Amino acid sequence: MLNRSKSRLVPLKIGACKEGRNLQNPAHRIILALDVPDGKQAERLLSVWDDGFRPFIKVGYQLFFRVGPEWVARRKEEGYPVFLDLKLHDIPNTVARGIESLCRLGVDFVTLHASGGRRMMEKARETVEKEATGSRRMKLLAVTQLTSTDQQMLHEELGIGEPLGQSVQRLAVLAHRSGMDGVICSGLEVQTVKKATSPEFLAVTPGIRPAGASAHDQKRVITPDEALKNGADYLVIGRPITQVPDPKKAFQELIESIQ
Ligand SMILES: O=C(O)c1cc(=O)[nH]c(=O)n1[C@@H]1O[C@H](COP(=O)(O)O)[C@@H](O)[C@H]1O
Repeated sequence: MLNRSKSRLVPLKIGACKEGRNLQNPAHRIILALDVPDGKQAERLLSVWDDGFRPFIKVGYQLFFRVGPEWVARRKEEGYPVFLDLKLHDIPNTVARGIESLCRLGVDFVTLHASGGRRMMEKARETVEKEATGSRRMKLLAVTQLTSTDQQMLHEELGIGEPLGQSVQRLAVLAHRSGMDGVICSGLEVQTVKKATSPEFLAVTPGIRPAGASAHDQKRVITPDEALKNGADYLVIGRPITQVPDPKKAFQELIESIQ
């Protein structure tokens, strides 16, 4: 846990949990979205943890398209758990071949859209099984409905008539049956998702905002504390940490809010 006397994060010994992290430590439940323009800025951001702590990092389009796979592989070598957020969505064979290439990077989590359908997800799962080395296997997370989507957008723009919560639940069940390790959903939907699938089915939740913080383009937001109370396994947090003058302090305050 936190060593408050020194007021800094002390890395815990890695526990034996499935994701290779000790989830009793709240710092290990936060996934830091590295939504920054280039590798230098990402490395500068990571360098604020000069005490050996390695946050779980998420690399998305912006950074990945700039730095490429080698940068990601290097972070893995340095000991960072990595979530590669490429939100794959294509025909089953194309996604499976993409997954095959990604398996070589050794990242921990990869995203794909549940709306790509059952066969696409099954082929992705078959591929990670085939490419797994030893007991390590990349985990697949299916995006249900983006946290920037609200009820009105779901109906009017996406043409989906069902209530948003029901749509998230239906896609989570499909993802579970198709062999996914978990879903991306908002912290508001975790209880429904776990009830409809399994308590072990991972719920990874973006749209996290400390009380009073700007929601930006997020629609389904929740505080870190509430998301964890609802059973979220991981909290994905970007701007509330990366876009403030002191990211380390913001991270620390976040941890304290969920102790
Ligand atoms: O797959 C994701 O990570 C994701 C899914 C989703 O539904 N909503 C969502 O915000 N995300 C990602 O989570 C991060 C949230 O960032 P902030 O809104 O800055 O905290 C971004 O990197 C998004 O790409």
